[in-house]
Amino acid sequence: MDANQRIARIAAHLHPSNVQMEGGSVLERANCRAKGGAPGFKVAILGAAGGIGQPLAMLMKMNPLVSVLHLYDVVNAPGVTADISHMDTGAVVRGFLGQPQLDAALTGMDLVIIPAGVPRKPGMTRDDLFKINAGIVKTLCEGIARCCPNAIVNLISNPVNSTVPIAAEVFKKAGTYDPKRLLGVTMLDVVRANTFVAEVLGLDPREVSVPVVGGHAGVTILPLLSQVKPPCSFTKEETEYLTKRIQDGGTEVVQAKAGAGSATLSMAYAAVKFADRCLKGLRGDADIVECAFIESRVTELPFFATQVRLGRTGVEEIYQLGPLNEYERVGLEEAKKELAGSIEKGVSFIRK
Ligand SMILES: NC(=O)c1ccc[n+]([C@@H]2O[C@H](COP(=O)([O-])OP(=O)(O)OC[C@H]3O[C@@H](n4cnc5c(N)ncnc54)[C@H](O)[C@@H]3O)[C@@H](O)[C@H]2O)c1
Ligand SMILES: O=C(O)C[C@H](O)C(=O)O
Repeated sequence: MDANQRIARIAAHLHPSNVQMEGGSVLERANCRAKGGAPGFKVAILGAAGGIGQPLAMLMKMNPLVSVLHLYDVVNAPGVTADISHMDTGAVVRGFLGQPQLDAALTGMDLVIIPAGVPRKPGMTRDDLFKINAGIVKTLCEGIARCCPNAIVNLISNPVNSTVPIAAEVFKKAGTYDPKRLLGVTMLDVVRANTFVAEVLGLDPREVSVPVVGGHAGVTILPLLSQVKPPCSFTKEETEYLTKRIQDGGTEVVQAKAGAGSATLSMAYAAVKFADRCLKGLRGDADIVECAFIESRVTELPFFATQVRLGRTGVEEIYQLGPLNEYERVGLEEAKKELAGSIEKGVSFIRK
C-alpha cells in the first residue's frame, strides 16, 4: 500500500460515521491480537455523555478493578467513547448509542451506574425533575431487568428519593428485584459533609468521616454531626451552619452555575468513590462501609439512607442510626415526613 492509499484508509477510519464504537484504529479490531480476558469487573455508565457521565467515564477508565467499560447515551456516545478509549489504562471501552443499543450495553455487566436525566436549574427543586427523569429511569431499569438482572445498580438520577423506589418497582414487576443490589447514590452528601466539617475543624477532609442519613434532597439530607470521626463537638451555631450547608450543597452549585446545570465534577468524583467501594465489596474485601439510599427497615419508611456494609452480594448489612442528639431527632422527623411523599410518588408512578 503506498502513502496515499494509507492516508485515504486512515481518513476513512476517522470519518465520524466510521468512528469505531469499540475503539477506533487503522486496523480493524478483528485484526488485532486479542488481549485475552483481563480480570476485573464489567461496568456500564448510562448517561455517559453528560456532565457527570463524561468525567465519571474518565475516572472509571482509570480504575484498575474495571476490565470492561460500556458507555451508553442517547447522544454523543461515539465521541466520548473514542476520546476515553485512547487512555492507556487497562479497561476496554465500548460505546452504545440510543435505545436500540441499550441491551447490548447492559448484557454481562456487574455494575451499572446511572447518571442519565436532566439536571436542575436555579429555582427548581429535585422533585421538579421527576416528570422527565422518572420515565428515563424506568426505561433504563427495564433494560437492566432484561439484560443484567444480577448487576449492582448505582442510581444517581434525581430525584433519588423517588427514582430508587421507581427502580425497585420496575425490578419487582420484572421478577428480578434484589434490594441488596439497588443503591441510591448519596455519596456526594458525605463528600460535602466531610469537606465542610473539616473546614470548620481545621482538619484535612481525608481524616474526617461524617455519616449522612435519610435521603438526597433538602431536609431529607441529615448529617449526623454527633457521630463524626474523629470524635469532636460543635457549638449550636456550627451545627446549624454545617447542617444547612450540607443540605443546600447541591443548590449552592446550581446557583453558582447559573443555569448551566448542577454538580458534575464533584458528583463524578463521589460516584467513582462509591462505585470503587461497591467493586471492592464484590471482590470480597472486608469492612466496606458507606452511606447509601436503599430498601431498609431502620425506620418505618420502606427506603432510607444509612451506613451499609457492602460485600459480594451488594448490601450485606444495614446499620442502625445509633444514638442521635435532640437536634438530629427533630431533623429525622422532618426528613421522614418529606421522604414518605417522595417514596410514595415513585412507587405509584409504576403501580398506577
Ligand atoms: N445523586 C446525586 O447526588 C446527584 C448529583 C448531581 C446530579 N445528579 C443528577 O444526575 C442527573 C444527570 O446530571 P448531569 O449534570 O450529568 O446532566 P446532563 O444533562 O449533563 O447529562 C445527562 C445525560 O443523560 C443523557 N440521557 C438523557 N436521557 C437518557 C436516556 N433515556 N438514556 C440514556 N441517557 C440519557 C443525556 O443525553 C445526557 O448526556 C440529573 O438528574 C441530576 O439531577 C444527582
Ligand atoms: O442539586 C442537584 O440538583 C444535584 C445534586 O443532587 C446535588 O446534590 O448536587
